[in-house]
Amino acid sequence: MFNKLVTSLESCPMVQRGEYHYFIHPVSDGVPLVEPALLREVAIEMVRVLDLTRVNKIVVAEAMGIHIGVALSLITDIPLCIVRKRHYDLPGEVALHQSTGYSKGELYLNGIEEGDRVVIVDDVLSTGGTMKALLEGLAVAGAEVRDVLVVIKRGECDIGRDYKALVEIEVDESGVHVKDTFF
Ligand SMILES: O=P(O)(O)OC[C@H]1O[C@H](OP(=O)(O)OP(=O)(O)O)[C@H](O)[C@@H]1O
Ligand code: HPA
Repeated sequence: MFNKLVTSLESCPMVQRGEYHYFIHPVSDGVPLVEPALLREVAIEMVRVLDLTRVNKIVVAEAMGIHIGVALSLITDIPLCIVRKRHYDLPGEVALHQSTGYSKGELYLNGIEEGDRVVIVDDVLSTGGTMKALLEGLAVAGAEVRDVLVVIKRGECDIGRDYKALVEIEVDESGVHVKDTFF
C-alpha cells in the first residue's frame, strides 16, 4: 500500500523554478527528511513491480536516484551503478547530455559492460530528458535495459519504450494531485 507515498505527496510544498511548478518531496529531493518507513514502502513496491530476471546491475542517476537505488540494491543484492554529474575519464566512460524542465547538465556513465542486463530506477519522470539520456548512454555501452521504473510519474511522457511507475501525479499552482497508483 502507498499510504505514506500518497499522503506525503499530497501535502508536500512547491516552489517556482521559472515556469516550472517544482514539488519538494523526500523521495525527489531528500528534504526535509527521508523517513525509513517511506523509503521501505517505496523499496518493497519497486521489488514487487520490477522484472529482475537475470538482471545484474541497477542503474540510477545522481542525486535523487541514489537513496532509492541503495534501498533496492540492499534488498535484491544486485550491484548499483550510479550515473554521476562528475566525470572520471575512466576507459569506456560515456558522456550524456541531460535536460529537465528546469535545468541542463552532463552525466557520466561508468561501470557498464557490453551484455549487461540492467534495470533503471529513478525518483521522478517529468519531461523524460534524464531517462532518455540514460537509455541512450546504456545503448552506447551495450547494455540491455530489461525494465524501467520511476517512483513518481509527473504527467504524460514518451521515452520511446515502456516503463513503469508507482504513482502518477499532476502539479499545478495549488500543489500536487495524485492521479493514479500502480500496484
Ligand atoms: O524527466 P525529467 O524532466 O528529466 O526530470 C526528472 C529528473 O529530474 C531530477 O533530477 P535533477 O537533474 O534535478 O537532479 P537531482 O537528482 O540531483 O535532484 C530527478 O531526479 C530526475 O532524474
Ligand atoms: O517537480 C519536481 N520535483 C522534484 N524533482 C523533480 N524532478 C523533475 N521534476 C521535479
